[in-house]
Amino acid sequence: MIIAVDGPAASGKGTIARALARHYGLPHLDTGLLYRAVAANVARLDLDGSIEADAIAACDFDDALLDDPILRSDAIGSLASVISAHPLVRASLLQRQRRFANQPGGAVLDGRDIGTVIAPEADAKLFIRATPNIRAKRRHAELRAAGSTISIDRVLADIRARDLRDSTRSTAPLVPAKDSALLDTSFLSIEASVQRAIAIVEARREMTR
Ligand SMILES: Nc1ncnc2c1ncn2[C@@H]1O[C@H](COP(=O)(O)OP(=O)(O)O)[C@@H](O)[C@H]1O
Ligand SMILES: Nc1ccn([C@@H]2O[C@H](COP(=O)(O)OP(=O)(O)O)[C@@H](O)[C@H]2O)c(=O)n1
Repeated sequence: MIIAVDGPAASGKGTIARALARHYGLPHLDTGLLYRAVAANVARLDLDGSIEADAIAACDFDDALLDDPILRSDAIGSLASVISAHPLVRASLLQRQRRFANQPGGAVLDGRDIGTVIAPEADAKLFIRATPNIRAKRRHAELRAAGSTISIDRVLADIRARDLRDSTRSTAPLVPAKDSALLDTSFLSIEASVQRAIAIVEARREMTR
């Protein structure tokens, strides 16, 4: 079974995707980390992420980079949104994600274009939402816990800029797949949102039985 989980920054898609993977015993891929790794490489090599050729030159990275806490920073998240708008950057990461999705037994992937581009054939597609203010509060708490001194206003501004860039780019924009189920986690606890997500997947499985 392939489960696609998409949504904007700090909507809770990673939390839900990891819980679904545990529940169904499936491997999980956080595809945002791939774009964050390219962004971290752009920063390390002192390249300009807004130039496609520069971003392409940063697409080869060692897998060990995926575990580096630097990837979680707000600055790298914003730069990831810039480099991910380049079609050639997306193309260079495409096969790796498709292979992961199509492994025997299935997988759970979360990102922006899983249900639309990476795995349009997914058995269940969820699009996770929450208001920008609530997402900013969650991300701010997460960044502060990791030692950052960033203000909540800055986090909110970055989230809004990222939402706009991610949803208006021409290649693989952040839009719900037509056959996705929308799940708004704004006023749900983590536990409640995971239960809803499992119920959505079960309903989809029932439909195809
Ligand atoms: N329903 C929820 N209620 C409260 N906090 C949540 C909820 N879902 C996720 N979080 C917290 O919000 C932060 C961002 O969640 P995450 O799943 O990483 O979002 P995303 O993958 O969409 O960026 C994390 O610290 C997570 O624990
Ligand atoms: N499948 C994906 C995943 C991430 N991305 C980009 O990478 C950036 C960082 O993604 P992420 O999922 O790690 O970010 P958060 O939602 O966790 O904040 C996003 O803002 C997108 O621009 C993408 O374009 N496609």
